Amino acid sequence: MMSIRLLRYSLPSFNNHQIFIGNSLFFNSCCSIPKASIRSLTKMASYSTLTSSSSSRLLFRQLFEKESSTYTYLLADVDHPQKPALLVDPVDKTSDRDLSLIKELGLKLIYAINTHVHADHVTGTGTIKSKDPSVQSIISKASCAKADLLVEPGDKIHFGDLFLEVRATPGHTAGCVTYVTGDGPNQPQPRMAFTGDALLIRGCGRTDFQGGSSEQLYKSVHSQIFTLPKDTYVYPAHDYKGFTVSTVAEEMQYNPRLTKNEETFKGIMANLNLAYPKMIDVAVPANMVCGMQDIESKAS
Ligand SMILES: N[C@@H](CCC(=O)N[C@@H](CSS)C(=O)NCC(=O)O)C(=O)O
Repeated sequence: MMSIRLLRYSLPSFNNHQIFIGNSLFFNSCCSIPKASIRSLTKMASYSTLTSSSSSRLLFRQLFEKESSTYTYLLADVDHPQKPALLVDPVDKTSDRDLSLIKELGLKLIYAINTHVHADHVTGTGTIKSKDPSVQSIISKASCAKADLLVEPGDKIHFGDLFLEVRATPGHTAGCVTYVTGDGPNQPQPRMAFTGDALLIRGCGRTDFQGGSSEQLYKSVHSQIFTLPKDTYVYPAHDYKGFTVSTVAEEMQYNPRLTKNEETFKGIMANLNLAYPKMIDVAVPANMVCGMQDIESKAS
């Protein structure tokens, strides 16, 4: 049986594999926002969206970086006294915005998580860590990148009493993972899958560089994402058409690439003819060290 490592968090001391904080009840986001923050939150609303889950203690925000059309996701356990939070796929250019929002909401950021080594923008994990060194960066071990914590399939990333499960979804890059909210009595329902570039809304990540493979991507999506409950929300790392969220059922029915058989899918992917991302030569080396390129170069 696969062993499951637990990444838990506790204050004040960190221990990567021994971390835990308390119990909790259900979440009412409005009650947790200090009055002084209401005006700033109204301003934030112009570039973030909120999806509330009625049966959840989860605070959730979807944030957008418009130059690379990247979504960053903020999740926090607001029923926990310390309100531990994590960011999925932060971008360097918007890390100040994300940190301000986290401060205004009274959250304690503990993890900055990457779904993969992005080729089109620099991750915000480095800039975030330079401002708050207690935040730990996370990426998959399979990505061969450097981070504070390297996760593997089956790992659980805990923040308070909530957790994300790690699923391997290679194909866009060799090290891509999807983070899925936990399956359990106190976890958000429906579940939420942060698919990175493996599965986009009515699309999917390209497979023509960074160890990409259309064959692998097809298998990853069908075995690791389409097997989730049909009502699972799909939250991708990018959208180029104005979509914000989908579901597993919707993508299984309407995704124009992944509803096809494997051979047709491979043909589609081989003929996308997309230009290389403009920032690829800067972004990939920076993201291989989770945005810590300045520190790394000073050390060597
Ligand atoms: N024009 C953008 C890059 C657009 C692009 O290639 N997006 C990637 C994800 S980021 S590597 C992708 O997989 N797209 C799939 C698709 O079907 O569009 C830039 O120059 O940054």
